[in-house]
Amino acid sequence: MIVFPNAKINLGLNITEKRPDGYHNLETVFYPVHIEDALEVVPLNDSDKEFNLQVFGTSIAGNPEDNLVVKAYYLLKERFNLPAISIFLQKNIPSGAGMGGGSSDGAFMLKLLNDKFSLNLSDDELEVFAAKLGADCPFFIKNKPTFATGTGNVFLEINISLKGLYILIIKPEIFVSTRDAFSLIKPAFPEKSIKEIIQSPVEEWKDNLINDFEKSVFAQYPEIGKAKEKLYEAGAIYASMSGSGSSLYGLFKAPVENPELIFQDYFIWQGEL
Ligand SMILES: C[C@](O)(CO)[C@H](O)COP(=O)(O)OP(=O)(O)OC[C@H]1O[C@@H](n2ccc(N)nc2=O)[C@H](O)[C@@H]1O
Ligand SMILES: Nc1ncnc2c1ncn2[C@@H]1O[C@H](COP(=O)(O)OP(=O)(O)OP(=O)(O)O)[C@@H](O)[C@H]1O
Repeated sequence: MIVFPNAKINLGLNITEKRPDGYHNLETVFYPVHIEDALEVVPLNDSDKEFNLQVFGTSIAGNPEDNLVVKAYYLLKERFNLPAISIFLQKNIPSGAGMGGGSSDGAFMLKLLNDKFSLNLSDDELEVFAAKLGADCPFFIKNKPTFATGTGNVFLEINISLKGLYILIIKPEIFVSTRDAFSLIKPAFPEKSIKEIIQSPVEEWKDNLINDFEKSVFAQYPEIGKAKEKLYEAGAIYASMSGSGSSLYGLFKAPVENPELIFQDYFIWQGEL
């Protein structure tokens, strides 16, 4: 069985409170974008191992046991009698980019195992398992545009569509640690909730729909702030960093010509929403 975990961008991101458990409460809109990994699971026979993992494409730091697809397998194995499996993962989503690549893989693995072995877990039950994998994972279970609060695991479906717009996603060769990015933020509730701002036309989002990480991340890595300005110079209606970075995206009425000439040596992906 094969599935295609997609990435996400954040439309606005306000860090509202520091929690006793060290995590932060936030408000954001998660929006799926179809840069996709590929994930396949087949039975592992003739082996004394419980799992085998083969990763293709972008390499992932850490041991196989640290990979979120393996953590998802063991999470379900604690409750269900799962057979040994062979996992094939093709990585196309840039890692450590603020695009939820690893988080998506983990969530899609939960859904794949649920279907493949008929575990009959509901989406709500899968979201509880996903929250144990990481803050960005629960969103990928239903995988629809949604307003999120809490640590990113409390959802309110919203009616928003960016259909017809083009998105240009760029990522410089800069790794931003999510943990460090959070530690530099002074949490505060926004004057106006993203939930309201997002209902206004995209043309009104610039300077209103804010990602709270940008101030400290741009101060630490000025190149990322400059890349955002270049997105506007290229004609973006709205541009922002996604998550804790370092990826950025711009929304356009038409595809950008030759973005590789503007953003040399960057990861670049462009598509219609
Ligand atoms: C910034 C976002 O990408 C917005 O979508 C997410 O909140 C980050 O989600 P994520 O990368 O899945 O984060 P995790 O891997 O769960 O956590 C990494 C680290 O980020 C910090 N963290 C994460 C999420 C959150 N709501 N509060 C936090 O303080 C914690 O120090 C945590 O140890
Ligand atoms: N399947 C995987 N794909 C990518 N990274 C993985 C995976 N499994 C574990 N990781 C680890 O998780 C870290 C963060 O992964 P992920 O891609 O979710 O973060 P991100 O791109 O910063 O997105 P966000 O910050 O929005 O969650 C990576 O640096 C990597 O070490």
